[in-house]
Amino acid sequence: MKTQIINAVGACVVSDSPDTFFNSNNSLKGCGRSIGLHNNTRPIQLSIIDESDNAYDIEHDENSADHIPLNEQYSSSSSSSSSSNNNSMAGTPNSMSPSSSSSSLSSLTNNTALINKLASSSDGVNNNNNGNSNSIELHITTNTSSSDQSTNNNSNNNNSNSDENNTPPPSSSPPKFNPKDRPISLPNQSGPIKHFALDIGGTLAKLVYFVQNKDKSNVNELGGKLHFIKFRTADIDDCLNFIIENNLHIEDGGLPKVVRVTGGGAYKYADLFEKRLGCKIVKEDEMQCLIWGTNFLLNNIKRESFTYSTTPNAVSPKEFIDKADNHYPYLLVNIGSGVSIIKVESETSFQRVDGTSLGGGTFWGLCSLLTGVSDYDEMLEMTKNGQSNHVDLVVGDIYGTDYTKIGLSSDTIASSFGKVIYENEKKKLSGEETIKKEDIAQSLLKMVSNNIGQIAYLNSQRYGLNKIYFGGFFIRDHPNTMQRISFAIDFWSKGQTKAMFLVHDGYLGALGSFLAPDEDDLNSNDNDIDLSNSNNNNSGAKVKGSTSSTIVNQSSWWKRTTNEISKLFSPKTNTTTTTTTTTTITTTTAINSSTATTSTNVNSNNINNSGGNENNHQNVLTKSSDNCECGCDFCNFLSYEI
Ligand SMILES: Nc1ncnc2c1ncn2[C@@H]1O[C@H](COP(=O)(O)OP(=O)(O)OP(=O)(O)O)[C@@H](O)[C@H]1O
Ligand SMILES: CC(C)(CO)[C@@H](O)C(=O)NCCC(=O)O
Repeated sequence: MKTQIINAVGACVVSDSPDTFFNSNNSLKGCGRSIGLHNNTRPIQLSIIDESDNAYDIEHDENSADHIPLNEQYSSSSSSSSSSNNNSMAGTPNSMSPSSSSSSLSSLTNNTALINKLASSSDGVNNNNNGNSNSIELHITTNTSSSDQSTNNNSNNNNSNSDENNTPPPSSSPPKFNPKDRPISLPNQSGPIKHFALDIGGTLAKLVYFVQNKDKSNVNELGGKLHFIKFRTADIDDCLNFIIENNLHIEDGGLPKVVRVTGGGAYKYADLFEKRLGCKIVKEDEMQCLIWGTNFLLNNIKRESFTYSTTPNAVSPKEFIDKADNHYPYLLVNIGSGVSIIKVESETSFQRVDGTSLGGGTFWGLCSLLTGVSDYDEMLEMTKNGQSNHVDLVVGDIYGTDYTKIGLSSDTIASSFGKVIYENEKKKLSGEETIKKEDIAQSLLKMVSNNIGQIAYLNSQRYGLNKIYFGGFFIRDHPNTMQRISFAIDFWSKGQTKAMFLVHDGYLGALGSFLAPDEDDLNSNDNDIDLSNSNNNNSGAKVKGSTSSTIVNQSSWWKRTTNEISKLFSPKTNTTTTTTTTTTITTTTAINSSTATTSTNVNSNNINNSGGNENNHQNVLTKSSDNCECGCDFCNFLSYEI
């Protein structure tokens, strides 16, 4: 059976209806899932209308936010990336001030750079920040024939959204596109990937979905991008409206679409999502998804991880790290509302070793209480313009000098907020204004970042790890935050360890949920396997399936992510090459308080198929630092700015 799909950007794809993971040209079909790929599909055509009401298809615009997804609204906020205030991040010690930086990043894939030509801008969460004069409305035209429509409407009584009586009102707060939410290009993806996934946390709900590139002569070369967008969890209806307005939820072939959701909201909002979307919600373990997402990025995306300078005003504070053949073991410190610290030993072995409730939510909450400002971006702006030593008691305040004997310089923070009492009293006496909110914001950011850095470092020592990655939306590519955490790790490790960050820091869990393996793979047995260490009180990941099948199936998932998915980024060559690799995976599982170690051999056939425009540009591919000027779409993938 053939399926004709006019996908979200108007490209027409004809595909067989296989349940296989990859197309013959190695493109990703459904991340291992058959959903969305067989039977009939409701075709959709998206257009956007400009102010003069001229409808046009979404274009790939190299000169602007080229990969603005289905919906867009340009941010009017000024860039938050540059910061030149020497005092703004002064702290432990005070000489640590923020580095000015361009926060524009780029991601290169295995052999291919992503299209990333975005100017930096403030971190816009999609939370009612409306009112931009240059916003563009989204207009969706469904090209659905009446028979298609009725099929879909009749197919699922729960699908409230294909029913006109239940059509949700247009979102009052069109999502604000944030250039930092960088799409991931899948240039070799020929078919549509029709599922989407969510990570609904205590503060933010993160969504990952795929949009196929528009119209190419050869359907096998269409390519597409994974897009990322976030909403406040408190405004979860905005997220639902976005999904509905963009028809992401439309079921396939009469079956309710399966949506993988991770994070606490997978439980809290499961009923709401099922009711409004008419989809089947599959809950994915939060820790497991974080690791799937992180491993995927580290395995497949060049220029994904980087270190950040601890030096004030460094000209280019980011230093990208070459994709390593083996990045295990490492520690992942995910700073969301709260903080989870996970030791990752291999593709399939991880353990949540620690956590702290003093996380991003703490900074946000306390800062709001103490300054009266509740907008997160505004808070971060304030951190740049304050002087924390107006409120923090530093060693010099106590000693009048350094305390070199124990390695403390005079500007080391001795006590966060320890000066407030004195300062307030002094100010009251002299009639000066009370403590500035900018000082408070900066001190809070340092306090939370230092504390997390310290706990992270201690855990790295506890497990003998020298690689520490920081993720979560607390990081969100904010110069002050990254500089502070980098400084903390440098400080505690005495320069021995460097903090590492990820371009897709806030989307690790959502990406992992998007990539989650087949339900069939994992549901062969309903027993859960606790991947945590039995002697650890913190919750570890529970993975569905029996011991052996989970290991085998996780192995196959691993094989796909490391070998198969990477082909999505690889240039095609004229010749078909076949290489066989044998890899040993060691999985440590703790079941009923006992720990078992299992080794599985995986033979993977790594087949590169031929064909593709890329052939003409091999010279560029071999030297990723060079840019081909030819201007073709493929070579534009190689262009990036930092
Ligand atoms: N625009 C924003 N609005 C609110 N918080 C933001 C924003 N940008 C960054 N943050 C920070 O990100 C944190 C939330 O991060 P993240 O989305 O990773 O966590 P979460 O999944 O909501 O939380 P948890 O995993 O603990 O349930 C906030 O507490 C805040 O510190
Ligand atoms: C509860 C979660 C896992 C929810 O994401 C997160 O907020 C967290 O890790 N909090 C810290 C909890 C602790 O103290 O270990």
